[in-house]
Amino acid sequence: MAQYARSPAVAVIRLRNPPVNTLSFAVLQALEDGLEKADADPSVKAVMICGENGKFSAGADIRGFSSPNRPVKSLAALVSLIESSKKPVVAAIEGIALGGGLEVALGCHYRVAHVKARMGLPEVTLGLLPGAEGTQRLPRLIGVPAALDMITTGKHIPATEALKLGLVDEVVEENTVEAAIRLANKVIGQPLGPRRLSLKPVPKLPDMEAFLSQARVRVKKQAQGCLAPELCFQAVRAATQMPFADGVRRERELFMVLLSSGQARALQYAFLAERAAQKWTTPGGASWSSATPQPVRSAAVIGLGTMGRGIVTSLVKANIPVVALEQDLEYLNTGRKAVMLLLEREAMKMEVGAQTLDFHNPARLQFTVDFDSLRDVDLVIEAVFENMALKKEIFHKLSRICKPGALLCTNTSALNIDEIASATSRPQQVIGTHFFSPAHVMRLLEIIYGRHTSPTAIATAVQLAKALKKVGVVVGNCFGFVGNRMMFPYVQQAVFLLEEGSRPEAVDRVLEDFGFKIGPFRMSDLAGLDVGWRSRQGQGLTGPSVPAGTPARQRQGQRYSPLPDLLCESGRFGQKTGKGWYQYEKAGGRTATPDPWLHSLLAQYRDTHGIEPRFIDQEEILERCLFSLINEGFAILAEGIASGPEHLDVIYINGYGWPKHKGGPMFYASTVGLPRVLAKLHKYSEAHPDVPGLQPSAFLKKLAAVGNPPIKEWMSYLSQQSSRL
Ligand SMILES: CCCCCCCCCCCCC[C@H](O)CC(=O)SCCNC(=O)CCNC(=O)[C@H](O)C(C)(C)COP(=O)(O)OP(=O)(O)OC[C@H]1O[C@@H](n2cnc3c(N)ncnc32)[C@H](O)[C@@H]1OP(=O)(O)O
Repeated sequence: MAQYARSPAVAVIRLRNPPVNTLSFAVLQALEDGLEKADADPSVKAVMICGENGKFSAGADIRGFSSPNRPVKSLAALVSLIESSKKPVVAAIEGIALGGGLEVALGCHYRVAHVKARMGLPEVTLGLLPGAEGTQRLPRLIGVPAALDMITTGKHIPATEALKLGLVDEVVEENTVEAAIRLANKVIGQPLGPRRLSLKPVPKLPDMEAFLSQARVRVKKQAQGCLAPELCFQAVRAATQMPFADGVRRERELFMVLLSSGQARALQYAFLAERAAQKWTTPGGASWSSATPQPVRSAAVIGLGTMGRGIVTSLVKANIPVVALEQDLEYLNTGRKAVMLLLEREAMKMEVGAQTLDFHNPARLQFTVDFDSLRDVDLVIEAVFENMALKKEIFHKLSRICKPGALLCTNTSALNIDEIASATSRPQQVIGTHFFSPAHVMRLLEIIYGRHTSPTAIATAVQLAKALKKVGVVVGNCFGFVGNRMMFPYVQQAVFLLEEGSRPEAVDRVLEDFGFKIGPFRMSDLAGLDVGWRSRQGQGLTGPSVPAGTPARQRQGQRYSPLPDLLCESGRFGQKTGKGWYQYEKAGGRTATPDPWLHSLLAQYRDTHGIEPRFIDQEEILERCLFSLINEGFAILAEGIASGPEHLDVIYINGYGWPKHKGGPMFYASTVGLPRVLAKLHKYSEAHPDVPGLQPSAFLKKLAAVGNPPIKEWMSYLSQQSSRL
């Protein structure tokens, strides 16, 4: 757990807890033992602490926070013990020093970092604050503005920046451990008082009060409903107002408030869910543990519309050479200009000193209208618009042109992967890659395997997601896959609520107050109402193919709302036309204002259909929208479309603006309590028997029947007794 060695006057303590040297109780104990041994040995003149396998430490074990015997208390005491050592202690920081790991380093008297190391106090992203005296030591070392920035954002900073801030004493390009031992030998005998951060005053600012009050406003604004940033702020402010020991007491009080908050549990769940979602399996038995990805050394993107442009940008940023293809020169030139603009903006955002984007080199980014240029690429991403016939035509061509091993990906949000694959002679290499707009910004990549998709193809797509710095979530093939399939009943409820008496701004407000980045109507306006309209036309739900005599508000015996179709028929496609569920300052405008035209349309519509409008309270809006979405999630799990609730939650947090501090929809359901979710769905489905989305799924009923089992046990109920579902 921590290895002790000598070099010769320097005791070397190596933290050892793979894969990232988290500070388990055993590691802390071994570290303490090592320090005592070094202290007791008169031939030891200094101590060096480093981490095994090129990583200093990722801090406290996140899984430990929810365990009843969490060993949280001793870390702060240990940091104090390091600092009070009479022999100089030097930290050798390789790889990462995060959270409690950095707090250990702050207890050391000197810090040497490798040039590629990253440091940070990311506790805020887990709903916590640095609880081992980090909020009191860091401002004393690097000043309040920089410390507040690091602690309230949780950002990781590179070693070079850490050096500029004074967080580390030395940055080395070669062997960090040797450099730290050299430094330890050099400082033997020098006074340690000035190196003990707890004894240093917090550096003064000309007007600390004014700085803090402005910073507080900024922190609150960025927090978006999260408690931790505000409490992080309070802890750092305490450092400016109190002696060290009192500040530490305040830090501890605030830490305990956060530790017991639901937000911390949700954020820690979200962290672990993202890792769990990388461990994909399919009902056919393919799995992350046995599938090997193919290397992707070059890629092609077909279609330079909004999605294609973002995908090209993502690939270039990941340093993968790209061939970008359009159907004709006019589209190609428009697409090229747009891509270049995106890349120039991305290049400007990149850190000084970081690798530059090489997009002016035709060997890295080539624009073409010639399909033959795709002959040698390892992977193709088709990103033309959602039209099955067109996609099949392209895949047929790809199947003839591309080299035998090439992976053929389709960027689609709902179309059947098997049908697209059927146009090729190699369906095992066809896979869905559902990017989210803007594709170079959004983290989510839904990866959809078809009936014939090989495990290698899945593993390659997952690997690609990693290379693009995205979260790839592997899901099965069904209409809308996971994200959009869960979104349909949510949006449907939102529209039904309008029919019954609500307004877009009222529904959006409730869901935005819940924590969504934008509510369903502002989201539809942003995405474009015509997208769903075309899809409904394709499904025969609206337009000329609807049989004469079909009731306006019914399709196949189920409730249907023609309201979105009516808006589209009036040319209201959302932001792009300046009008949708809201009005905008101009076509392409972004400021949504409630629209009296829409309000009178709703009034007329209710009159026409004999609907008596009623007041709908916030609880009903929230429950009908969220519980119908969650209900669909249970159906998806029962069908084996996703391998666990974490996968659904990761999709919602990273692709649909679900508030991370509420852990994702399935986690949220577990906190509300499944029996309660079920009871509410029963209530609403009785009131609306013609809405299948409100009828509780069999899997939800089963889980509620056994009480409210922990989310990590849900899937075991499915495999044990799925035949009875
Ligand atoms: C009871 C009353 C007591 C009263 C007294 C109160 C006093 C309070 C004292 C509290 C002390 C608090 C101490 C401290 O301030 C708190 C912390 O340190 S919180 C932890 C902070 N650290 C982090 O947030 C780091 C999180 N990790 C990462 O960012 C990344 O994992 C990484 C380290 C950058 C590595 O990234 P990758 O290379 O991409 O690899 P993965 O992310 O896939 O991770 C690999 C593997 O490691 C697992 N893991 C990573 N970090 C942790 C962690 N901190 N704890 C547990 N596990 C971790 C990760 O889950 C992966 O494993 P897998 O899930 O695949 O099995």
